[in-house]
Amino acid sequence: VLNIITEDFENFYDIQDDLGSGQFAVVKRVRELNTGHEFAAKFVRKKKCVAGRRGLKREEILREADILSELAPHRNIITLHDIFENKHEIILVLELVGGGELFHYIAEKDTLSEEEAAKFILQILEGVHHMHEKNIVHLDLKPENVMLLEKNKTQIKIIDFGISRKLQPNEPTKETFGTPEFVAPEVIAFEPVTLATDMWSIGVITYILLSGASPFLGNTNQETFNNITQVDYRFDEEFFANTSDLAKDFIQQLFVKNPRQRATVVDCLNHPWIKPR
Ligand SMILES: Cc1ccc2c(c1)c1c3c(c(C)cc1n2CCCN)C(=O)NC3=O
Repeated sequence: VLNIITEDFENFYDIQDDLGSGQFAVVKRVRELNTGHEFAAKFVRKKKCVAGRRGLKREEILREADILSELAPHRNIITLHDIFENKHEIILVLELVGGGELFHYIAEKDTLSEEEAAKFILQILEGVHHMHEKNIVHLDLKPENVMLLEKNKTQIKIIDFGISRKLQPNEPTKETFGTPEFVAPEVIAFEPVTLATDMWSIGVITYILLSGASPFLGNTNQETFNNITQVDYRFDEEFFANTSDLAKDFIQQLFVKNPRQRATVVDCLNHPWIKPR
């Protein structure tokens, strides 16, 4: 689908500071030599051999690139600029966002007003709507993967499509796993993931934006998984005393165990708490 450049990455880009790292990838700020533009480069290790535990299979890494290319352009989804490949790694050159994680923005403000939270959730819903229209599911939606485009600006971009999938009708996708705090019950039960799996995560993000607390988080992953499987959460008066019933209803429609009964992204875009007023 895309053309992969096999010449040396450093002939085209200057590598600058680290932006973050994950299990098999490290993200660095880079500057394109002949334009001076800055990007975020995601360096992903390739598995040495089939049996190797470190790194990812080549086609798994390129799946993320294919999905990003299919989704571009959308104002709330990060764009892919270039792909490089060498013996040990594949490098995805991605749009750089300067505003930092929504996660940090909340941390600084502790909680947001319902209007502000609804504006962020509306943008996440618009990006997710674009994905779901193409049968693409993100599977790792969480505040760390929602970035502000610029500091003190409220436009957001969804990043990190590393475990996203294009759902094929007759090919139930099971093996992926997101971040325990944000995964839906079907992921824990290793049942097929669907577009509804992202909707559960949007419920968790909304709950956190409004309260600063995480609805299912336990002291251990096992406790968290039990809370999720039993849909055991509540609107603690300590955090939700001043939260509108509409906001709680929006969240309640997403914390539904049966994925088929869970609100879809279109239901959410039409929910009175969100519908642009
Ligand atoms: C300014 C800044 C700081 C940290 C960044 C990024 C940008 C960033 C970016 C991306 C990814 C996958 C991770 C990123 N990280 C790592 C942490 C993301 N949760 C990305 O795709 N574009 C970014 O700007």
